[in-house]
Amino acid sequence: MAEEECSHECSSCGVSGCGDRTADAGPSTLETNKRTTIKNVIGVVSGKGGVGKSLVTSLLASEMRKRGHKVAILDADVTGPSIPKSFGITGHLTADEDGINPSCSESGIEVMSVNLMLPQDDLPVAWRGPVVSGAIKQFWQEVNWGEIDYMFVDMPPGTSDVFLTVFQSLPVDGIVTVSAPQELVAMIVGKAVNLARSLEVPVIGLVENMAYFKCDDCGKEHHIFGEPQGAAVAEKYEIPAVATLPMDPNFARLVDAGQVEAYDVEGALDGIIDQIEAAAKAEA
Ligand SMILES: Nc1ncnc2c1ncn2[C@@H]1O[C@H](COP(=O)(O)OP(=O)(O)OP(=O)(O)O)[C@@H](O)[C@H]1O
Repeated sequence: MAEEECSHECSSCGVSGCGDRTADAGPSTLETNKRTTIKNVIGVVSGKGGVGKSLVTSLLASEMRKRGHKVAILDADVTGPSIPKSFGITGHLTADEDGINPSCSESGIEVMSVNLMLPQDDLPVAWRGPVVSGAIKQFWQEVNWGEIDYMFVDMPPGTSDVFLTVFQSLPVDGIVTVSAPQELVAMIVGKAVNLARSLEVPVIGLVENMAYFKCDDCGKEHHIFGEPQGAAVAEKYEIPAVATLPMDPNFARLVDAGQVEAYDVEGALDGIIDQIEAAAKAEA
């Protein structure tokens, strides 16, 4: 292949018969550093941006942490990183001879995000796909994660080459997919589910975010974005656990205040968390 066309990302490159393909190319997962053991990796995906994937990643991690597990978040949404802000994590990372030390949330969730490496968090990250993929691999390989029971990977929206990099480089045990009730979004989620399946990664749960708005005065639930379709989508794609989250101004308020861990989801995510724990036990 011509040098200028080559991304040097053999594991996610579809060009067959390329003479430059390295011997270790292919879907073998990368090693972590010597101080790290990560037992389970869960990707949080959505086919479309802005449906609340980062919020759901933060909530799943918080709920898992409340169950006493050691939890980490790898923010793979490199060009739109929002995880540090939702946990109120600021400041810069430190490193030692073994690797980079992740930041830690108030409840003890370890976080690695490109935003923690920028001199200012409002600086844009305008990187091409292979550079983004390289950063994610470094987050996996060069961070001193330590002993982690569950790592949640906040994926960029869509099914880009970064999606392939993560699923082919990290030992992803399953995905949770996030949708909003619009029909188009549900259709797009199907693409992410089908891609994950083609990569032999099980789809553990579906979170239908912004499914309804509960009126403070009358208590009635209003379906602002149309009738919820999470259950129907989950049945169609044979996804074992479904959760719905309301449209709630408190989410935005707590995320803006860096206090996402303080939100009480009132058990809404229990079915999915149970499913993740059960899959991990079956695997062990
Ligand atoms: N259920 C909800 N109720 C109120 N606000 C919400 C809800 N879900 C998400 N939001 C808000 O919507 C915005 C987008 O959410 P979020 O960043 O989680 O989406 P995303 O799918 O990760 O976006 P992208 O992948 O494009 O970065 C945030 O400001 C978040 O606080």
